[in-house]
Amino acid sequence: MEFREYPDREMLALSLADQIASQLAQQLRGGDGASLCVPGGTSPTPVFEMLSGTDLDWDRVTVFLGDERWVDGEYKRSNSRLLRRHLLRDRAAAAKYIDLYTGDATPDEAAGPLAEAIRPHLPITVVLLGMGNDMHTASLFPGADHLAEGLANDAPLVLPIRAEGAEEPRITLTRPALADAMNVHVLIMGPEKREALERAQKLDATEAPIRAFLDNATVHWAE
Ligand SMILES: O=C1O[C@H](COP(=O)(O)O)[C@@H](O)[C@H](O)[C@H]1O
Repeated sequence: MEFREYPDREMLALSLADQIASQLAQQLRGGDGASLCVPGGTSPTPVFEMLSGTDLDWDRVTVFLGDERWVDGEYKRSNSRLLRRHLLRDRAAAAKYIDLYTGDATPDEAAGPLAEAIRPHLPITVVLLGMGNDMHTASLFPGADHLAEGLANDAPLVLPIRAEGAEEPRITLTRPALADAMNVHVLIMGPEKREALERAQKLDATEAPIRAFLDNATVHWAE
């Protein structure tokens, strides 16, 4: 794991957006398309806003979330709503977007078709992960019903998942697809999350799911 500390949140957002854009551009120079997998929640908004204005062949980039809450795309807790408002606009409006919320009654019905939609975009060029204070990442929560399956080497690409701390049913990409990305970044801010990350490093992934992603990751932190 590489840990990068920034003087403030704005510097973090500027620098991380620049690193992500460079990694996508490098992949695009190779001739193929690129894929970008991002978190929801509250932390990534400034990075999304910086990225959305970046000069990139966005029409050759496929964007999808690492996880989604099973709620309508207009609902305030929808991760997709956050993405449409802060990332998929300006220049990045040209990106192809795979929406994890299909409108099916439950995420269970959607997991198979979503896996088929995402599979052609593996390995993911850039994965950006967030982390909750409870050390969950994507929707891999401690104590979640399908956590062991989601962390396994032979995990299905996409899993429906439910957990006490999650409020609503979720859908999530699983460890192999996320951790085996070409570039893995973890974005955390504030002292509580830094402490949670330090705690996670001493635990195993069933107690601290973020642990499963750290070996290959660059962690970006600002107060
Ligand atoms: O529920 C979620 O939480 C995590 C962390 O969110 P934050 O608000 O603490 O930044 C997020 O990474 C994940 O995508 C989201 O669904």
